[in-house]
Amino acid sequence: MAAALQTLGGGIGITLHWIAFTPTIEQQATEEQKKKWLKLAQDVAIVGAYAQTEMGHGTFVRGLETTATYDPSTQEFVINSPTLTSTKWWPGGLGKTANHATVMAQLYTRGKCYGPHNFMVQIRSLENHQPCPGVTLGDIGPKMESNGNDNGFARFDHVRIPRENMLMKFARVEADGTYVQPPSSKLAYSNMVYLRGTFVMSAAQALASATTIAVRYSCVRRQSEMKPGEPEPQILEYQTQQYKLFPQLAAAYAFWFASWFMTQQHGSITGSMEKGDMSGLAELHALSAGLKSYTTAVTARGIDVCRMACGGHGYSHASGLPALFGGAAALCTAEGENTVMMLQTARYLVKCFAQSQAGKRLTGTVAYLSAVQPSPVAGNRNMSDLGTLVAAFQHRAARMVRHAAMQMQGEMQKGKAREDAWNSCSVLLIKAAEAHVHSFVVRNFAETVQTVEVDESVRAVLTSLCQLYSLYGITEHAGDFLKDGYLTGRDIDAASSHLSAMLARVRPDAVALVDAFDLHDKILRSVLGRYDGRVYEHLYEWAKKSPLNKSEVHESYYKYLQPFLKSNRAKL
Ligand SMILES: CCCCCCCCCCCCCCCCCCCCCC(=O)SCCNC(=O)CCNC(=O)[C@H](O)C(C)(C)COP(=O)(O)OP(=O)(O)OC[C@H]1O[C@@H](n2cnc3c(N)ncnc32)[C@H](O)[C@@H]1OP(=O)(O)O
Ligand SMILES: Cc1cc2nc3c(=O)[nH]c(=O)nc-3n(C[C@H](O)[C@H](O)[C@H](O)COP(=O)(O)OP(=O)(O)OC[C@H]3O[C@@H](n4cnc5c(N)ncnc54)[C@H](O)[C@@H]3O)c2cc1C
Repeated sequence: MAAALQTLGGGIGITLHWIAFTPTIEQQATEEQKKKWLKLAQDVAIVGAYAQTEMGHGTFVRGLETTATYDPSTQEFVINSPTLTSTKWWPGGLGKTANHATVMAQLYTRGKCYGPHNFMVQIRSLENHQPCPGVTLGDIGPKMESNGNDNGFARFDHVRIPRENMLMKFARVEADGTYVQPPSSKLAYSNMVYLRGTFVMSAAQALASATTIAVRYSCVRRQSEMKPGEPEPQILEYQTQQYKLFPQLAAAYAFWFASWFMTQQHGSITGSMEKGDMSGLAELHALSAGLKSYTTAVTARGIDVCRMACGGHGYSHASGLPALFGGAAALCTAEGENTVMMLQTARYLVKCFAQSQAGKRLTGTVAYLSAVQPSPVAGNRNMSDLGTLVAAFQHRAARMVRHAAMQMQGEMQKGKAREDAWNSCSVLLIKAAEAHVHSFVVRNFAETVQTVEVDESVRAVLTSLCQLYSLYGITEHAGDFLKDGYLTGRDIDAASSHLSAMLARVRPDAVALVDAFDLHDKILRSVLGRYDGRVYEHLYEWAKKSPLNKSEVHESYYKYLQPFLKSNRAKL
């Protein structure tokens, strides 16, 4: 993702060509179609956009309005934007950069609608980059961040494409207009599952970047007096600064390891799907949706904590933190808005809970749901033991999933329709799904630090980081663990004191832990996070390059300030 983030220059960005358009061809095109388009895309002989979202619909894909109507007389699809709200809106690169797009449209053949499918549409001339006939294109205007990428709009006025431009790996339309069903209607969504999985690594990299900047700067910055008369300490010596930064640093490692698991899961499940075994699709969707939602939300919040921990210089674009925050904030909305994605995970959990109630043994990331005992066995737990911490998170998640599911069953027993019962429990469902993903991240972190092939001294540091991440989660959500007595007040106090000890233990390795991300200054783009630590001289150099400093007296003085001052002085 980071490499793909390289843009060709202001206003031109080909991020989505790499992370969405090209993978869609890889995952949704037939071998024949790959021969035609995949190499062109990989060699950037064409540039593409992934055009799914419309002005009126982003989340509800089944509600998309763009149509692709099959005309058997010419064996073509007619792509059309029937309403204003059907205008494709947001796709990266669509407005000014791409000359092709995979367009998600409602497929009509023989008068029947078969739902959203992907179609390859050329949108600009390969000769002069002018829009193709019937295609209207433009940029949607400035955004919160990532203005190096154009996010565009597109309208189609009965644009004709050959039948072969429907991406037909899963579903097909024959020459006579016959529709051939795919093994699962959700296979058209497979690119979104893949992209959500990559967002977990993007979140990890973003949080790694922010913590690298903030930890390094916190070693350069000296401020205030810890003891009267003593020299000003590095701000990283303040426990509050460690409490702000080290849980974010631990989360960066946790998400990095979670993205390894996600990538491995995606590979093995899509491998089985290639052989026709669709059994893993539901779990893959639920895991990618939940992890994407959880990691991007924690990352966006965490980057802002890092920004605030750097004081005024953190608020300057010199720090690189506002841009990182803007990018990470986009990840919370793009590729499936976080609330909606977490609800998809909740839907899967409720289904699995019902299956375990009916006696089915659960496997995969939900196996713990059937293993956890409802009645807690309270007692003095060893809150520094990773196994104890993992079990606590799994108990919390199982309790919350059970509570949300039972609440929903109760609503339905009172006569509510399933959909109404779902909606009236959706806040509980979201919290239960978040607890589930949190428990997965903790378990995966613990298993990784115990099994990863590293020097024992490195394992010790990673174990401390995993303890810190888990203890922080328990103390931040103490009520969830206390609710049924699974943890006691004494356990929470023990967790807090262990957390303080972990902050002190991680401190000596903090710089090494961020250096280990190996983020080059050119990638970090931060004066505060420079590897050489020479912040102040480079901050001054950076400021001098501000456009406002091009002239000693800015033109605005002569235009506005001078006449204003003059008129005020004349009244004295
Ligand atoms: C190195 C250092 C570097 C440092 C820096 C590092 C980086 C720093 C950060 C820098 C970043 C800067 C860049 C900015 C961002 C650029 C990228 C932007 C890219 C964004 C691209 C996009 O944004 S592209 C559009 C995405 N737009 C969606 O994402 C729509 C969501 N909306 C849906 O996805 C469906 O609308 C939704 C809701 C499922 C309902 O779908 P629906 O109504 O059809 O389905 P239902 O809910 O009815 O569910 C019926 C059954 O289908 C099952 N099911 C549903 N989906 C399934 C699926 N996918 N696979 C399998 N099963 C699925 C479900 O589980 C049910 O199963 P069951 O019945 O068994 O329970
Ligand atoms: C930087 C950026 C890049 C993007 N790039 C692309 C791209 O390349 N290609 C592309 O096709 N799209 C792209 N998008 C669009 C993106 O996929 C959509 O913005 C996203 O899917 C959310 O849809 P929406 O904006 O219509 O919000 P909506 O779906 O309207 O959601 C708005 C609010 O309503 C709530 N809501 C909606 N449905 C439900 C529900 N069922 N239950 C509870 N709450 C609900 C949501 O939680 C959300 O808070 C991009 C967006 C951004 C910000």
